[in-house]
Amino acid sequence: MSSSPAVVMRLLASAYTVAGKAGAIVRKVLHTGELGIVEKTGANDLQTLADRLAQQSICTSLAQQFPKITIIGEEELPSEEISNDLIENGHLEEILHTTCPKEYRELKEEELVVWVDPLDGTKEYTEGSRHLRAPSRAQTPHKGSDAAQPLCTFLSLLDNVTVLIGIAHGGKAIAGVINQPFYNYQLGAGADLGRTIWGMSGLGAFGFQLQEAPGDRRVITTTRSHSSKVVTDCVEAMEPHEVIRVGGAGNKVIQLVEGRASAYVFASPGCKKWDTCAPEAILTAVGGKLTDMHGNAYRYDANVKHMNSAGVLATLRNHEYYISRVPQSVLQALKSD
Ligand SMILES: Nc1ncnc2c1ncn2[C@@H]1O[C@H](COP(=O)(O)O)[C@@H](O)[C@H]1OP(=O)(O)O
Ligand SMILES: [Mg+2]
Ligand SMILES: [Mg+2]
Ligand SMILES: [Mg+2]
Repeated sequence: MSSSPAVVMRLLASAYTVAGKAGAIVRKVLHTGELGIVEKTGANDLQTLADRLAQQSICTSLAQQFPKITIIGEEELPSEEISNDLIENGHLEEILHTTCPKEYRELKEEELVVWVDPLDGTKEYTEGSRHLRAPSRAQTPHKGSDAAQPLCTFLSLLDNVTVLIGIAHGGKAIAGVINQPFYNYQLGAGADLGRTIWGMSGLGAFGFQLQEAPGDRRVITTTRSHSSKVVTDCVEAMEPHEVIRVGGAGNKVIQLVEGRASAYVFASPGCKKWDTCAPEAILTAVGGKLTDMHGNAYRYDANVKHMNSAGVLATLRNHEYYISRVPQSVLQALKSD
């Protein structure tokens, strides 16, 4: 019996291609050099032209094809006609032809909630771009500690950037797409940049090589630009062998599934549902877990509070160990919803 693909598979197949288009927009804005940076709540909460254009591209493209889904994007933007060249109508055939897990086959468009982070790691995007554009860094060193650092340090900041499209049903993150626009930046000028990772609960995750971090070492990945005493105290309480400080929620979950970190620990409010929906879907599709610092799951219904107030703890394995190490002071500071 042949039947048309399930709605959620059509949505995921489109989200894959739409995320790729958004990644191309993120690269293009960087190359034009005019980032149009706006401070939202402060210097560590920025919005750029790339955030704005990528969100318009993603939300309008998906809404045209799936008019009944609820789409929630990070950026507050005026609703206006957008240029046709931002619209993406394509989809990945491979996803369309993948058999949908039985429990999701009958889902209706109006039951699905899509969480969109058009550019995750905006702070790192702006810093990476600033240093890329600085003329002849070698001859005219910047003031402060930047001067001593090689250019690759700043290029690697761009690798923290991702585009996140998460699909939720019944409050759960069931599928997601992560595009990493500057993946392969090490290959230099002319390289084909970017990759797209996708996953679905019951199917697995694709577009990368799943690897476990070494079992005998605790490598903690945490924030680079939104730290605080509570954040660092909590990391220290895990007795890590190594701490990695990088930007982006999507980027840190990629580190978990590629075996470069054993736990993502962020004992702070600051991450929102659009930061965690797609990463959580991909992580859980390969057997991992993402919770607040108490070990409670977040919900992704259309009407939930956006802020992940009780922090983020994500692992591929041994979640209980990390939960058991969270200090009482952190649990008191970050109450579950
Ligand atoms: N205090 C904060 N204010 C604004 N955004 C935050 C804050 N903390 C975390 N985020 C969002 O969560 C992501 C992961 O946090 P971090 O990079 O600090 O580990 C950030 O890139 C940012 O997403 P975005 O760049 O999409 O605004
Ligand atoms: Mg932001
Ligand atoms: Mg984000
Ligand atoms: Mg963002």
